[in-house]
Amino acid sequence: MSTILRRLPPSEATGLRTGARHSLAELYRPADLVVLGLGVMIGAGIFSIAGRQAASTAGPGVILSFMIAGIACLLACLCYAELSSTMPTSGSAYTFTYVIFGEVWAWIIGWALILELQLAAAVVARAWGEIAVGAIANFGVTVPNRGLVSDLLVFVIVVVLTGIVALGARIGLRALWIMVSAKLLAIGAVIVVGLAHIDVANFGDFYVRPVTLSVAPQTVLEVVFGESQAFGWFGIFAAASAIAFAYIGFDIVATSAEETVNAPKAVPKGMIRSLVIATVIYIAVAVVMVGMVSYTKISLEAPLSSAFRAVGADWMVHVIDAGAVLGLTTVILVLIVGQTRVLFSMARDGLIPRRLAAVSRRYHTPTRVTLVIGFAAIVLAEFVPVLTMQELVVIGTLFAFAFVAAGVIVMRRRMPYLERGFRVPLSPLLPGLSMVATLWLMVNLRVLTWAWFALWMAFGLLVYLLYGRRHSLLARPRPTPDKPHGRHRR
Ligand SMILES: NC(=[NH2+])NCCC[C@H](N)C(=O)O
Repeated sequence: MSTILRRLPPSEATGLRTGARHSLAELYRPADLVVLGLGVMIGAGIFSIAGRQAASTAGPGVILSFMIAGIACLLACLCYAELSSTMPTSGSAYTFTYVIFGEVWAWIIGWALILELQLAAAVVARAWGEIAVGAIANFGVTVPNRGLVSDLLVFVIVVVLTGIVALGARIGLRALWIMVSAKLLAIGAVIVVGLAHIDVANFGDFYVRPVTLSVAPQTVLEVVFGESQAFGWFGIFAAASAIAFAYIGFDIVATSAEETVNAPKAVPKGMIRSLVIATVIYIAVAVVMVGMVSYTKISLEAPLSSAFRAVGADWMVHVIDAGAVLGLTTVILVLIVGQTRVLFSMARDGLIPRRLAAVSRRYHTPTRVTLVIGFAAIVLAEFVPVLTMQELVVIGTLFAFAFVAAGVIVMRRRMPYLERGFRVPLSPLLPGLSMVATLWLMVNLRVLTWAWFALWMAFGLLVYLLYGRRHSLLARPRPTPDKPHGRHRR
């Protein structure tokens, strides 16, 4: 028992340069982190979730759902901000948990993060392929064999992005700035043109009376109550869970802490700013979405485009396509970066093969692990129906949120003396609320999602017991003082 609960000494993870383990080049400044955050947050979610949730679950009240999800994510973001200001390492929630709760919990969180990031990269790559083909078709070009073309596009985009990540953060960063600016321009156009076409009558029945659905209960909460409901206050709150997919991504900013100049101050700033900006943008898009067409007439296929068509602004379809293609490109890019950083940290600690932590001398990036991730993303996106697995991404993320919030509370008690570049106000109240909000979002996920997640976790535990527990660096005898400490650069 004591071995699996051994904790990483705080000295290995805290301080400006994360102790002796620091091995990646520092390059990000606060503005870069905002771009990184917006790059990964604003993606598939913004173009489809508002419309779908309005039509199926919340009505025009979806605007409130976006606010609720935004608040829940902001609470989680504050907790991430505090811990990453104390432990600015690329492992993010995984490393926090290692220091605070011990190895087996860290492994569990790491395993959840792997699910989140690797699967999300595949999900978004797949969605990118479909949207790219649709964008071509929207120009009136008939695409023969759409499935094959989209398969091919998915392959190309993942190969290109993996290459960019492997070659070094600097190239990626410049490309990211350009693409994020372009996507923000497209979204700006959606908001401005959309506002001009709003018909206030569409907000008319802002509160839609609850209806009981005749389908079998699916979410944990529905199963507990024995029936499924939509609309009404319950619908507004329940839609927040689906909307969480659009918000997640700010957590990935924390994985860049080790490469950030003055991370204890810069990471909290970058993370919180990007989330606040995304929240404002999302709410604006939601207002436009339900303001242009009645929620009863929203097309589930392409909600935003069809709304613009309905008001006669057909040309906006191309703007949306361009925004979506660029938008999803940056999401995949940052997801791959985040995933490399988490795996790199786990490899550095010995919980997965240490060879994966090798940093290329030439490019200063963990090249080997990057290639592994790119390959896995291609296999998943091409051969697994990942588009149906979006909720698994969300559950993996929320699971980590819960641990991070709990971690803030425990860390304040156990290690009050550690230097914190940022403190969650009103602790333990706000971290406590963050846990409650996260739990709410989680019980609105499907039982099936929970079952798959449990399976994934059981498999992960087995891997840990067979490999990580014995290969962990903490399992080795402490180095004798006269020998050089073996944890520096590799
Ligand atoms: N942390 C994550 N797993 N992010 C997935 C990114 C999803 C992104 N928010 C989108 O709307 O497309």
